[in-house]
Amino acid sequence: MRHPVVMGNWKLNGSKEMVTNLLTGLDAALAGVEGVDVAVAPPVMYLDLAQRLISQGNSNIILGAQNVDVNASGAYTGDISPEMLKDFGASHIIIGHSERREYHHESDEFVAQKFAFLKEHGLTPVLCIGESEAQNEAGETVAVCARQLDAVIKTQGVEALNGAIIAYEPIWAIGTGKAATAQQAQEIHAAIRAHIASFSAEVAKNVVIQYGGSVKAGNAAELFAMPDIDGALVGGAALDAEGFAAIAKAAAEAKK
Ligand SMILES: O=C[C@H](O)COP(=O)(O)O
Repeated sequence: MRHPVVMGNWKLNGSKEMVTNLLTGLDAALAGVEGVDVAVAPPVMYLDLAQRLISQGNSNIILGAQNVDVNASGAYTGDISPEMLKDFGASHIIIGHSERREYHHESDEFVAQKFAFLKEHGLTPVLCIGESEAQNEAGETVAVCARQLDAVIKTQGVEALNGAIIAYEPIWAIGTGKAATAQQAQEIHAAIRAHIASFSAEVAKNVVIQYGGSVKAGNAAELFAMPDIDGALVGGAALDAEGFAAIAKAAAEAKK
């Protein structure tokens, strides 16, 4: 049985005050919640503060980050290494988010390189994949997801996905309030799992596939009721402690 993972991607939002309030509120809202891994990815500037706040709380919130670079150390101005993330207790690292693919021109190959680098350093990649609206309308959704996954599978072997998390995020659903329906998302999640199963049934059975794109407290239960939706990568709704905790609780409830 796959263990659900609900992760909050805070994107470029935060201040010391906001991080403190959000993590304190989340710790309280998650009291007694079991059966779901809850992770947050604050901006890297706030990892130190977040690590300290999480260690003072009771909720076992997992710390993550929104990106990693591909060098270990040296003359790479502005880069962040896996060991730096580990130094602050961050374990679940988002890579390949469509915003980085678009605004920072990150290719499938570059994202795969990040994937390998995270694995090499014992970190958990949260690999985002997903199609644009135009690709969706052209019926290319599954092919796009397969191509993005194959950049990892064909260079590192399908077993590289063991212990990693895949986040299916249709770009047209991100921040738009227009989430995929539970049925639409289930269909694509099943196709993604089938694609992985064409390499290894065992890996496909165990890999966590999150849905991301306008997940809210109001649509979470419906999404998590689907057999191939193992959690969520949440943007906007993760900035509210109560709302995000409600999403985590819905996952725990649905996957009992
Ligand atoms: O990483 C999270 C996603 O981009 C979803 O963002 P959203 O929940 O604001 O639509």
